[in-house]
Amino acid sequence: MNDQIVAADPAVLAGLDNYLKLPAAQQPNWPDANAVAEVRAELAKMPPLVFAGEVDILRDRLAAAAAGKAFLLQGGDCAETFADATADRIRNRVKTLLQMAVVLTYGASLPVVKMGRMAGQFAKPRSSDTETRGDVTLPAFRGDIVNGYDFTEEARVPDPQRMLKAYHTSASTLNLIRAFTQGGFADLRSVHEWNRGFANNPANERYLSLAQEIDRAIKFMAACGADFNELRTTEFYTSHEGLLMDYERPLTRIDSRTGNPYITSGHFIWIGERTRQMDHAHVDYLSRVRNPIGVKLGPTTQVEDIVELIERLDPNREPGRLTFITRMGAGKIRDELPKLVEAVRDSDANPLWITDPMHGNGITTKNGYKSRRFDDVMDEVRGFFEVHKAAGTFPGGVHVELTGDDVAECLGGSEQIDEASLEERYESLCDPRLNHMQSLELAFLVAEQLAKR
Ligand SMILES: O=C[C@H](O)[C@H](O)COP(=O)(O)O
Ligand SMILES: C=C(OP(=O)(O)O)C(=O)O
Repeated sequence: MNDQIVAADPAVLAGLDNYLKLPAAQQPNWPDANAVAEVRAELAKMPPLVFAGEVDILRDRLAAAAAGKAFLLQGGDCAETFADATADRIRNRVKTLLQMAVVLTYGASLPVVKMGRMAGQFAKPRSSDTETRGDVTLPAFRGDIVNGYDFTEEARVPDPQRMLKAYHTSASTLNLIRAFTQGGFADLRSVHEWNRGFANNPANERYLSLAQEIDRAIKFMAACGADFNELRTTEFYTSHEGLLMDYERPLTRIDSRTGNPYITSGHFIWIGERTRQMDHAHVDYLSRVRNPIGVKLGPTTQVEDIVELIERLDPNREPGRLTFITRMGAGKIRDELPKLVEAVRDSDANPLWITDPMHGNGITTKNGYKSRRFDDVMDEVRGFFEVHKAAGTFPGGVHVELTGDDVAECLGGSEQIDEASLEERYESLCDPRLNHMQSLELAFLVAEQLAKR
């Protein structure tokens, strides 16, 4: 075994700071540059949150998904908050993702790569730099990592100390995730336990009957002498939008095994729809790190855009390196996605395609809430499967904003959430999430679509 420490090539290190010469969209206007520099220096000394070896394993898993041999389930809050990083809420989200993964694995007979929009999803891009309520206009809320949600002048001032709080909150969230997924809680023989504590509803009942089938199968196999110790733990990866350069740069580390740079704030980092300009900071920066990278693609994306993104982000056509996360909207996916999928299919690139059925389906309700219709979400998922079926390509995953809690933020679902319910159970500080039951319903739909293939 070679245990020599490999230093970074000076050109690689210099390249990491190339982004400083480029425009970077969606960054806060910090009031005090010195205070930012101090926080960056402190972050640069903190231990990595994730490790290069884990990131490499994830790349292999995503390569399997791109090749049609696995399916990616990526989900979590729109905007994580410091206040909600409690054991109960984190456990509910992990349980929801584990339940969804079981539904998918069992329904589709495919391994599921589990990934949270968790332990780092604190920064938000916004449509407008400001928010106006009545005759007061203040800077927009850009996520707990930047400023406070309260609509006061004081709260909305960007505060770099929040980046340290985001780091520590991510560390404690990750600690819990590791405990839940490595400590026996995620054991497939506990498939029933993950349901405990959630309200009884039709999706849960469907889940319970599936859990009974799994139980019977496990007991049968155990009686035949199978060893289920492998099922005690499960891999679980973290991801977030790589938006805030003052956070991501100091948490980028050189892997001592290879000398390569890795962002260590999360395993998988994506570039948002608002920051994927080819000549801007985000594409440049993420082209230089070894993590698997996602890019959100909205309905205006052209073939030339993805050809260039592939060249910039995956010049070596490395399996698992690049994931396209399409978020076209239910009304557009069947028209806008085929040309992109077909162009890539006919090239030498092999990215993973996944659907985000949330971000193209935003509406504002009559009573003033940002929401999404569950029917639109389901329809975009169906459209995604249809397009890939027609093109002969693999629909490799879903990316959803969800919570394990019993909120009312998206309209519809079998609980028939209406506009009035939003007034009682709307908790998101940014975009609406699927609640626990809607998440399970979505998982059943995806499993059916996968099984049909
Ligand atoms: O989560 C995504 C974006 O941050 C969000 O949709 C932007 O919302 P806004 O249009 O309210 O700024
Ligand atoms: C901002 C997001 O999405 P998009 O870039 O697709 O708008 C998000 O996923 O939080």
